[in-house]
Amino acid sequence: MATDSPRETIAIASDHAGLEMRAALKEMLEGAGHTVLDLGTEGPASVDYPDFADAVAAAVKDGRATKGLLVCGTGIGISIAANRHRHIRAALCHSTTDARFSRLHNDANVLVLGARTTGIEVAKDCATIFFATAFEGGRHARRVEKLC
Ligand SMILES: O=C(CO)[C@H](O)[C@H](O)[C@H](O)COP(=O)(O)O
Repeated sequence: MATDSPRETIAIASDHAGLEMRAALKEMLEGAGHTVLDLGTEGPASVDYPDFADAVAAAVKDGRATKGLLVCGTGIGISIAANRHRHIRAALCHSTTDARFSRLHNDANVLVLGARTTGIEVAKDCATIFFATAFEGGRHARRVEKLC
């Protein structure tokens, strides 16, 4: 498997539903040597997931982060919100296969996970693979260019 540089600067955020999963993934990613830019939410109070998708999209756009990680209850709402930004290719992943191919074929720059639908060990494996897998390019580059 081709791999990117093992060190990324990853902007992470979640709504209230993703709070615990985000904390666990932050600890894991920092332990793996990545730099994590944590954009909230800060506590368990109910918040609106588009605000956190927008925060990660902004960090990727202005170069504070090379990639992003978003968590909400199902991952659906926050991935819809993230993908409204033209420079974002957010991939909602439920398996390590999803995570691998979202990088290989789609050059996804934001990993999205559902805290209420995906177990923490699968989520950790998805994150490990996502941030270690390089875009394959070739025929996939032409297709990704058409997304912009
Ligand atoms: O947007 C979502 C579903 O697509 C997320 O799962 C949210 O986290 C969820 O809707 C939040 O629900 P809650 O009942 O307000 O906790």
